[in-house]
Amino acid sequence: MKLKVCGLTKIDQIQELISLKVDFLGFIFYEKSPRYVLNHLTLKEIAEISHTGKVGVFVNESIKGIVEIASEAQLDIIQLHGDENENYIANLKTQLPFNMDIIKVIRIGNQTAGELQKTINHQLSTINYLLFDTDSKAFGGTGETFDWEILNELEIPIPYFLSGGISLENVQQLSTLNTQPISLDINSKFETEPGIKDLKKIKQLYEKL
Ligand SMILES: O=C(O)c1ccccc1NCC(=O)[C@H](O)[C@H](O)COP(=O)(O)O
Repeated sequence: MKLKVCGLTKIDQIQELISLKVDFLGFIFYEKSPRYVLNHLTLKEIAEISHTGKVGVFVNESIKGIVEIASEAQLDIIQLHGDENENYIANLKTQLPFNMDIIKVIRIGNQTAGELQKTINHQLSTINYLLFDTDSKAFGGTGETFDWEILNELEIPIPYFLSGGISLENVQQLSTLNTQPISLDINSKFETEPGIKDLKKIKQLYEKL
């Protein structure tokens, strides 16, 4: 199982996570987030991080904005965490380097399994990965989980990230999922404060995976 650590803001922590062989490093480019990376690091500093899994997280951002940031920060993957539809994503892809992967987030609230399946099916042709997170007004990073059982009612034909309040306590319940995620996406349950990761806890998670 791979691991994505999201909401990074500190270079020394990023370097330590790289030595732990974390697969994906998540940087939040959403100004309203308490983990907004550009309050802490410059695009150049992000570009200089040597890792092949640098993920930029965007929420309803303009295509021009994403393309500029992706290029200047030398991102590898774009995570769309807002309400971006398939037309938007198709258009975005025409303006990104061909090898740049896209993660589309499905925020799970009170939709039925049928509604979620429809949303997934519409997105499939334009994306590389799905990420399931808990819906909220803040879009993400709340530490709230959704009921994972709904994933067992879905057909998930591409690799997916599991997100939303993942912690040392609930990670055991992964075994209840019929289709296993390609990666976990962890964030606020592994922090001492927003943007500051608790590396001791992340090491403990590695021992459990
Ligand atoms: O983390 C944020 O502040 C955030 C804000 C707005 C959109 C996305 C955000 N985070 C993106 C992620 O991929 C998080 O890891 C995901 O939402 C899960 O966070 P958590 O529930 O705290 O584990």
